[in-house]
Amino acid sequence: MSIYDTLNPEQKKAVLHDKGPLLILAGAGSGKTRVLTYRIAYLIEHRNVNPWNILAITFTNKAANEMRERVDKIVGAGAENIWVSTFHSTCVRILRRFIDRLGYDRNFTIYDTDDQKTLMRDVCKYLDIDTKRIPEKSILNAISKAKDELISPEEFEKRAGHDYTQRKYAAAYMEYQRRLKASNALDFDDLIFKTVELFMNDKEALTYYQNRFRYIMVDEYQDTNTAQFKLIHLLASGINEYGEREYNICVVGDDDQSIYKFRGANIYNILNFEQAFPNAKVIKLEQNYRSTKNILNAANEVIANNKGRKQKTLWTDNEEGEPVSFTLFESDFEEADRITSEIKRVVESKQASYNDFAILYRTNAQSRIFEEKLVLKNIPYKIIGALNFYARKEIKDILAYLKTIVNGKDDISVKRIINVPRRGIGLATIDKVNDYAVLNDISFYEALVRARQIPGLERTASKIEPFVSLIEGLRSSINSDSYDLTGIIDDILNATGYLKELEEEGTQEAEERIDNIYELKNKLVSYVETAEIPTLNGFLEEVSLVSDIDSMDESKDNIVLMTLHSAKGLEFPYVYICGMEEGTFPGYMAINAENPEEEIEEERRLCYVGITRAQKRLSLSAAKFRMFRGEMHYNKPSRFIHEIPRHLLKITSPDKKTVYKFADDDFSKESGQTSAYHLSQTHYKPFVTPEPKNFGGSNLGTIDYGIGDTVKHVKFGTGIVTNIVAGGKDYEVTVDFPRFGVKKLMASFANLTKVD
Ligand SMILES: Nc1ncnc2c1ncn2[C@@H]1O[C@H](COP(=O)(O)OP(=O)(O)OP(=O)(O)O)[C@@H](O)[C@H]1O
Ligand SMILES: [Mg+2]
Repeated sequence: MSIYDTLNPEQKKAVLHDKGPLLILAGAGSGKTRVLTYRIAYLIEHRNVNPWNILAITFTNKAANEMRERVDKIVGAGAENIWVSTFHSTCVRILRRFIDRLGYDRNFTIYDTDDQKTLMRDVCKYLDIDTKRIPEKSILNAISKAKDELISPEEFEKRAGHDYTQRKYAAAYMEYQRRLKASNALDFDDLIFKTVELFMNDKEALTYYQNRFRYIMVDEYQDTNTAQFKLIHLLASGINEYGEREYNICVVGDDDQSIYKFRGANIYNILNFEQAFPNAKVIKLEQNYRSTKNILNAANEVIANNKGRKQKTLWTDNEEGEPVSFTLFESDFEEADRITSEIKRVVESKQASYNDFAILYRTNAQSRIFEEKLVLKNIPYKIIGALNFYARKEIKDILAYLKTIVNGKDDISVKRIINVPRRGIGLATIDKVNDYAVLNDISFYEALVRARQIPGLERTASKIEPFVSLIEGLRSSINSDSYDLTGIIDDILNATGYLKELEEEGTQEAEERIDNIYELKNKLVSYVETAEIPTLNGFLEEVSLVSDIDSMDESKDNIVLMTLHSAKGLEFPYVYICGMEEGTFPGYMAINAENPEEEIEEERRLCYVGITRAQKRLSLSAAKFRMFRGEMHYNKPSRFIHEIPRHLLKITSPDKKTVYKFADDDFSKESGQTSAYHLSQTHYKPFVTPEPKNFGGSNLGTIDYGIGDTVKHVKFGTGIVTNIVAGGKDYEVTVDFPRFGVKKLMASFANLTKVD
């Protein structure tokens, strides 16, 4: 029996489909991702397709790795040549090869949200835009939306007509793009936009990739935007050796799981697939393999309330399972407390392990209370999307040095570090350099190189010169063949005096900054160890493309907590969806939107995504009282709970002793207005958890060591753990290293390993 015999007839049809466009449109858990994976394996194994000719696009890097591993298991050698990656990583690779044809250097920098904001602030200043009236963020949003729709600055201006505000936006977009290009930098949306631009303008580059990617697969197709669609359409329109367009494109998606409209996802990409790709074959998968009957029925009932959808019937052969449970808690604190206790009880009774559980919520902010409870109860957990290491000042500083070394045109990075550590270069000097750069149409860094020629800088030029020679020195080191890339961070720290300044500061905060920088070095070391050809640019790229979900590690036994958005495509035996209240989920923004029907439908799809993550047991909950933006709110249970027929729901009281009786009022279904109202805090006292302090034990969070254990650190060697404290988002582990003294480290980045 071959592995393909495990597929049902429709899945098999999709896997064995020969050539030409194929759309697999199917509900959650019906094996779409599995079909894509098997199809890749099948093409290699049975159709002699060269792995090199396959491009598979997934939604996260993590999903890409999983897909590659699975194919690897099936076909053995060769799978490493399949190009499996996200849209963004795909585009970076293409642009690194060909972007010079658009007038950029190949060593371009990728700007993150923070860099974008800094740049936009400069743009607004330059254009005299009153950011109180038109906030930078709203301009950036408009630009992002335009890029998703492939609208260029020129086109944007045309469309703005005589509208004053729109003209301001257009001017900002134009200037923002001009500066990005001058900085040899691309923002995230540019990665796709510029690749499309490249392909539209450069036949040779397009043909190269059309010939290379003879088979294209796209997972989670429902969340592609217009620019992404154009990209794959271009790639899939190659002409084969017989002069035909084969359109060997296979996409899988579920219109009911489209949850990224706010990021430009265009549902028409699915609905119009058959028009866009002539002779497309459409296969529907209707059997769900993931969930119990009760869970699947609940999902079907909820999503049936959406009007604008393709009718689908999803059924399962799986057992009926337990009813879906719904619990109405008094407060968000009680909700977190009870749920975490319940999970602990199940795990301690050996019915499941922690990594069988996921807690899902609508917004990241909801994770905090859970985290407090988990820490208090010594339950190992991992929060996806909560800790932003790369947003820390010291990390951004060091990265800015690295970026400057790679790409001197990156003005934002150069300006960030020109006076860090302090070199006596003040704002007045920076302004003069900047003016000179603008006037002469050169980069800020090039202007620094010519400091002596800048009028009014005769005296400060002597302060600028050492900076320039520092960068030049570092640049020539990394270009020498014998240079060990892992030493670059130390070289920066020493040459700039950055380390010395922090050491002299002597505060605990400075200590932590030093430690964080060394964690960045750890990341660099492991990058150098694993990359095929390690380069500084490659490292920066890896850092800028990490997504939160990539850090999830199933091999670790911890509960995962994440937003419903992050959970797309994943599955867990036990799922908790909390905060199912009007105003929380659906959120108040959707309820009060200009077009609430549409927004509520998007929230409902998100609910459908959430419910269908569960395999065995689904627990829904709401809290009557929830703290929101510092105020206590009373909320009614979500309309989505109301949409699940009562016979599928087991409504329990928090203490599980009596079945909770709803007052009819608890489920009033008025839509279009929020039912939340304020209660002053004196009316209601939540039960407050004491601040977590010091913890020992060997089973804390994602770490497997406790106080008194010996651990190993890449830089500091072995030491003894003397303290572990739960911080806001991570554990702070104090370790006494015989050679380096006592260090406080962030657990999630220190990569400490227990030594037996
Ligand atoms: N023919 C099959 N036999 C047994 N198990 C299957 C079969 N097809 C799929 N599965 C299993 O069902 C689960 C769901 O499959 P998969 O993740 O591919 O679904 P999906 O349609 O991609 O879901 P989602 O819409 O959530 O992305 C997986 O555990 C998968 O291994
Ligand atoms: Mg999937």
